[in-house]
Order: sequence, then C-alpha cells, then structure tokens
Amino acid sequence: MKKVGFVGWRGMVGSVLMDRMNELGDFKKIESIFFSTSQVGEKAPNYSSSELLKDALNIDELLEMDIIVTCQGGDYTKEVHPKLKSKNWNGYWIDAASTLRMNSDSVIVLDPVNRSVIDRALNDGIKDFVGGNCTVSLMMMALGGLFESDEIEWLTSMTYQAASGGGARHMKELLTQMKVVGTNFTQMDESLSKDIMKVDQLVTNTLRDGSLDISCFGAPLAGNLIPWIDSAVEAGQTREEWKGVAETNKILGRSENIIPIDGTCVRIGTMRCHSQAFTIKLKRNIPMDEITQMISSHNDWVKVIGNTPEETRSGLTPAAVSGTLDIPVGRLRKMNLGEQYLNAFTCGDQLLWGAAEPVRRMLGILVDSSL
Ligand SMILES: NC(=O)C1=CN([C@@H]2O[C@H](COP(=O)(O)OP(=O)(O)OC[C@H]3O[C@@H](n4cnc5c(N)ncnc54)[C@H](OP(=O)(O)O)[C@@H]3O)[C@@H](O)[C@H]2O)C=CC1
Ligand SMILES: N[C@@H](CC(=O)OP(=O)(O)O)C(=O)O
Repeated sequence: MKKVGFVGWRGMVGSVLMDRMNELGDFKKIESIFFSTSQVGEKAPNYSSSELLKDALNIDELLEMDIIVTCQGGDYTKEVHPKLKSKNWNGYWIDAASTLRMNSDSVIVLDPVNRSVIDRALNDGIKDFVGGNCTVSLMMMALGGLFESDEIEWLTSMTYQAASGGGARHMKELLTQMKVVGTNFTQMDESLSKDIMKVDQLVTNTLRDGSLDISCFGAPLAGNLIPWIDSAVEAGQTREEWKGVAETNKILGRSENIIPIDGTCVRIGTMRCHSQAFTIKLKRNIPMDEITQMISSHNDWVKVIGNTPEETRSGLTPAAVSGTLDIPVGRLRKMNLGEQYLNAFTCGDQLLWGAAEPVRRMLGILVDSSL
C-alpha cells in the first residue's frame, strides 16, 4: 500500500476532501498518515492508519511518504516543498494551493478535462500535481465539450464568486454582516418599517457607517458586491482574472495558439458556489442542438439546463447546486451580436469541483497506478 501523508486536512478545503474520501472508501486503499502544523501529538482522525498527528514541518517524516497531499496553503508549500526536493525526495506532491501551478515541472489537474496531459506528465516523470483555481476548474467542467472540440475562438467570463473562496473566516464575516443588517431592520420602529424608503435608507446607512466587520473583505459583502478579487497584476487585471487565461491554457496543455480569455471577477454574498456568465466567440456558426450535445456529453457531471425561467430558477442557482458535484450550464442562446456568439451561464460548488475533487481524483490516479 502507498504511504500517503495528509497536511491541511482540517481546513475548509481539507475537510471537504476528507468527507469525500471517507464517503467513497478511499482510505481503505492507502496507508494514511496525518500531519499538522499546530496539533502535533494529538489524536489523528479515526480513518487514519496512524494514531497520532505528526509534525507537518518535520522533513524527515515527510520524506518517508510516497505521496503528500496538502491543502494547507501556499506558505506551507513555499516552505516545505523546496526542502523535500533538496533532499531528493522522489514522491508525488499533490497540492490545492496555487504556489506551484505555473511551474514548468508541474501539472494543473482536472482529469475529466486533461487526463491525457496528466498521463503524459506521469510518463515523463513529473512529480508535482496541483489543483486549479476554482473559477477556472468550474468553467472547464462546464464548457469542456467546447474546449475539447476546439470550437472556442475567445471567451469572456464575468464571475459571481462566493465568500468561501476567501476561506472560512470570510464566510463567517458575510453571515455576521447579514445578521447585523437583518437585525437593524427587524428592530426598526414599526411605523417606519412600513415605509420602504426608510428601510432602504437604514440598510444603506448600515453598509456605510462603519459598524460592520469588514476585516476579511475590506468592504461590506452583505447587500453589496466587490468587483475585485486577489491582488493587482499587469494591465489593470486582478490575479483571479489573469488565472482565467493562464491556467485554462495550461490545463489544456496549450503553450502556443492560446485561447484568449478575460473578464471581471466579482465577489458576491453567496456561501460556496461560484457562478459565471460567458460570452463565447465560436470559431464557426454551430447549430444550438450540436452545442448542447457537445456540452452535455463531455463529462458525467455537466448538465444542460433549458433556457426557461422555471428550469433556470430551479437548477441554475447556488442554492440548487451547493454541496453537490453538479455542473449545470444554462441560459444557452445565440447572442444578437451574431451567430458565432454564444451566451452561457454556469454555477458550481467551489469547494468540490473547484478545490477538493480534482485533488482527490489525482490521488486516486496515483494510488491505482503501478508508479
Ligand atoms: N478556500 C478555497 O476556496 C480554496 C482554497 N484553495 C487553497 O487551499 C488552501 C487551504 O485553504 P482553506 O482550506 O480555505 O484554508 P483553511 O484556513 O481553512 O485551513 C488551513 C489550515 O489552517 C489550520 N487551522 C488553524 N485553525 C483552524 C481551525 N479553527 N479549523 C481548521 N483549521 C485550522 C489547519 O492546519 P493545522 O492542522 O496544521 O493547524 C488547516 O489545515 C489554500 O492554499 C487555498 O489557496 C484552493 C482552492 C479553493
Ligand atoms: N481565489 C479564489 C479561491 C482560491 O483559493 O483560489 P486559488 O486556489 O487560485 O488561490 C476565490 O477567492 O474565490
């Protein structure tokens, strides 16, 4: 049995990964050893092969692993990965953080989309396999059929990203803000609360008067949105927007003839589902039924939602998708810009296909292989 070390397993992404692995019986196929940066010596979870938590900064213990799976974060990767490499560690490193993603000797993993890239890399002796940015992975699961058929000339993605993308504290901050706004409303004098303009004024005042905790987001998110995610990069883009073009083309294994992708990434007040609205310039005028067929037949999780109000409201919202692996794609129609312009909308759980699931499946590929 392969020895697999887990780091970052009790964080948000790590917990989702553990739940999925438990649910699917993945731990039965490996010898699992659990590490921690803060709880060394405490009891390991009951699905662990070892009893106590080991030190996630102890390089000698990590060197014994055949595979290390980390959801601990980029700082951990920056600190530990080079130390293992300098000791000629020959194991496989599977990571949820972005640190190693764009390295020439790493692969961004999303096997329903790029299994051939992964297999080639394994044959070539590549050892670092990194889960992609959540927005990118969710887009590629949704539009995989169009990417695979090489039908896309360019696309824009306008995103609606959930609080969970920032981490657990961000989700709690959103809820706290919602509570303050809601409580202010319910505590309003009854005669005033009948006047919607007074209610609106109260909410606006609450968002502006500095009483809300905004330490994570830097601005209120409840009753608001923030059209900026992550740091600034060149040409006015945010890093999240830049990842759209950089990671997508890397996942597809395209270093030349890259598919241009751009858009605006926006944080909104949902919990854990990222949504995206696409404008897709197709290379040719493809009939709608062919487009539907290409999209829906690409993988087992994508499903086309009819372009009706009922189907959209029941199947194409964060409330419908949260906690599932479903990748609905809807609002499919040719735009009045021309027959080669396709409109589409998707929504996906950013902790499942956006983070934990590609990592879990990569571990499965290694465990099932003879490597
Ligand atoms: N959040 C997201 O949407 C996505 C995140 N990622 C990447 O995954 C990595 C981890 O992200 P995320 O899971 O959000 O990070 P978290 O902050 O939730 O967890 C990271 C680590 O913090 C430690 N920790 C300290 N206090 C607590 C606590 N009260 N409860 C749980 N853990 C605690 C744990 O390590 P220890 O046991 O050692 O103390 C844990 O493994 C990041 O690099 C991120 O970029 C990737 C895709 C999406
Ligand atoms: N940046 C994403 C979450 C994330 O962790 O992305 P990445 O894995 O690329 O750092 C968001 O805020 O929604």
